[in-house]
Amino acid sequence: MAEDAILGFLEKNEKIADSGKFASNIGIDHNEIVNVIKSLHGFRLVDAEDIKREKWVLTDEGKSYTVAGSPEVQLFLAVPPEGISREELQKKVDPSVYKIGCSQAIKNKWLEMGKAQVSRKVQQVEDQVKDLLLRIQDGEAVDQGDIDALKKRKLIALQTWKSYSLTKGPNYAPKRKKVATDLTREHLQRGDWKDLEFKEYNFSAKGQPAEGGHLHPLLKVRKQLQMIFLQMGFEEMPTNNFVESSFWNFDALFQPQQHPARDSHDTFFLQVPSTTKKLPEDYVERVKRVHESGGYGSRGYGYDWKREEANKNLLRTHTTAVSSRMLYLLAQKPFAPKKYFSIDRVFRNEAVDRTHLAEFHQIEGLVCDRGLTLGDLIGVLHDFFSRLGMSKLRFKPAYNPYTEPSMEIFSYHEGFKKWVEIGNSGMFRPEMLLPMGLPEDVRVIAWGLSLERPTMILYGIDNIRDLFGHKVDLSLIKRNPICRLGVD
Ligand SMILES: N[C@@H](Cc1ccccc1)C(=O)O
Repeated sequence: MAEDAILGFLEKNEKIADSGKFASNIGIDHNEIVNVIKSLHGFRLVDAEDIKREKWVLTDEGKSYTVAGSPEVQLFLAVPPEGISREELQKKVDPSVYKIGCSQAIKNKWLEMGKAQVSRKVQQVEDQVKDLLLRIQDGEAVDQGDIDALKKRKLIALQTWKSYSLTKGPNYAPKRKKVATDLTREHLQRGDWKDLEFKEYNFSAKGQPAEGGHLHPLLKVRKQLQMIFLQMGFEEMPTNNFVESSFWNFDALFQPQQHPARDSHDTFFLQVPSTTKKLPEDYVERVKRVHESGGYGSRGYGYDWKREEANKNLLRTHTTAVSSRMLYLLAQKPFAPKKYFSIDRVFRNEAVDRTHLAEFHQIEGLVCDRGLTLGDLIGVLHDFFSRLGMSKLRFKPAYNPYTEPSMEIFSYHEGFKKWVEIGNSGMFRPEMLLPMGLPEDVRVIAWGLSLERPTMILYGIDNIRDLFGHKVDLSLIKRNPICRLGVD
């Protein structure tokens, strides 16, 4: 529409002198005309020259005086011929009219402002300011002196904008030929490709910026935790098997076979392959014994331990399964103290809600040395969590089949103004460590927490499904381009 108007006008006329005037003549917004001009100019259908235009326009204050009159005239008219007290006058007009009106009316010698009384010095006045403003509004020329005075009173302001003068360009045509950008199957089928004009390639156009990789918040926090563990002298345990036997996940941890966590409602068992092929037989025998009748100072659970139950494959329910394997391996060599950690995925057959998923990540740390105490555990936890920015900790006695004593870990959340549970911890039981073959005075302190919990706190996310799974908004991830790893 705007394009037809411009090309059509140039067909009959040599020139469009000013695109601004042209736009208002044909009733189209000038910005729209400018866009069309840029496109026509790009294809050399028109030649365009910049014109800088300036115009005095009324400020809001100026506009208000075109209706109500200038404050000096308003004030003058509020003074009756017999005069009025200052107090009365002040009541009759707006404070701003009074203030500005007084100073202008005195300057104009219209009013006599006595100590108490205000009186007229002239019979009548003309509202020149209002007349000037109206003339400027209509685009009429006014004296430079008047312009300066109104500008000083901030009643008018200079508006500048760009417009164009247009003439025919080298490729001018009264109508733009539509150029095709792509050769399509339809063009070939219809055969109209023969008459089509194709848009030229623009080899200097910038391409779409390439999307690089991005880090998921969980990966970032995981990296941060890895660094913390490494700085504290911990070694990372290999965690690559999601499938684990019940033996390493439960039995080795002195978790009885009737324990509710071993129910299929809580654990995903594998159908194929449903059982593990190999377990260390001597050790299995010692685990069986400690479950059934105890030993090492324990009475055991006193039930019939079944090998078939231990053989069942499952998706590991906690990374403590990784720890049990590592401690067993450690016990097969002459003893050396160790600090281990792992951060990886675990699975639980749970109803999914805003704080639970069927799969999540666990962070696990353990220290294994002779003569460790609960005090060592509390000390290590303070060190570890303060590096994560959580320095106010509280512990609550808890129960795990594999630790005694056990403690839940709470941290004071400054934002939520309350204590939130952040992890679980304890000292592994002798019933777990001694059948492995670890020396009797070796103690293992350990703790575990989810990776999702601190990540949600750090990123202010309150629904776990916004962090993990198919409903995650990709913009959350695109905030972390991979090249900035280590920077933030
Ligand atoms: N395995 C525990 C965490 C834990 C690890 C180590 C010691 C004590 C507790 C859990 O899944 O919650």
